[in-house]
Amino acid sequence: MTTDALAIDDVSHSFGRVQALKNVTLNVPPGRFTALLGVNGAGKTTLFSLVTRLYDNSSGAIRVAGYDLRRKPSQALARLGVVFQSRAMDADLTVRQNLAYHASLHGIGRRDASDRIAEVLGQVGLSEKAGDRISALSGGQQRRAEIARALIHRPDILLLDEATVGLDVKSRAEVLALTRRLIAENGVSALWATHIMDEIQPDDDLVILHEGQVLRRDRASEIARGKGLTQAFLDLTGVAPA
Ligand SMILES: Nc1ncnc2c1ncn2[C@@H]1O[C@H](COP(=O)(O)OP(=O)(O)OP(=O)(O)O)[C@@H](O)[C@H]1O
Repeated sequence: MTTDALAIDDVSHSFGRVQALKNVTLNVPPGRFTALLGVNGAGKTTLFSLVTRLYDNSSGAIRVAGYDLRRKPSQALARLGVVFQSRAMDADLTVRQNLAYHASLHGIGRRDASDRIAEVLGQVGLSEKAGDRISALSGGQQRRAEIARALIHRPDILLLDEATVGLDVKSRAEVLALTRRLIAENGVSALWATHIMDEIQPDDDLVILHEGQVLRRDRASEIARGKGLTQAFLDLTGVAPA
């Protein structure tokens, strides 16, 4: 049996009286693109905050590459690469400086770091931009630099929270294609949180999250069967998707 890149089992989370997540169970198999689809407020960011340990998960279990997040937090987090919704790089530093700083946070030594930086910049197509400040990059290039940052310690799984928000159509398509290519060529897995239906392909694994609950998880083509994804989403949630 293969170990899931990410396994979330019966996880709930409340902010005071607001229950943001209710008994959420989902998994991301190795080498798969799994889309987490939900409208604003569905609970996607809360789920990511639990998986990254920004919030403590007090109920259920979260395992990254088989490591329990509560019992083996450093091993679990070392298998995880995260692209946050908000920008996470220092705009005044160069791409290389940002990546070197992030590599040092992961305990990667200087010589290794320089090899890793070259490797991840090649993977995201930014080798030429290593010496440029983040502030001088386009929105799409900044996102690709953030993906490079998330890859520096060779994680098993990438979490991407609304990674295409604020990008133009062309850059959105590039970031999505890059993520799919990383899965195909590097064997990484991805959990791609989005509210945009167009970003999902029939062969993707799809989790529909609504008001803190998983309403369906299956191959996207199965969920869409006979009616299309938009109608399936509307039938499940009562809300028209983006
Ligand atoms: N820090 C917080 N304090 C109180 N309520 C919160 C907090 N963070 C999120 N919530 C509530 O939890 C629910 C889930 O929010 P969350 O941000 O996880 O959804 P989301 O799917 O990521 O939405 P978006 O796409 O808008 O980021 C919402 O009802 C939200 O108002």
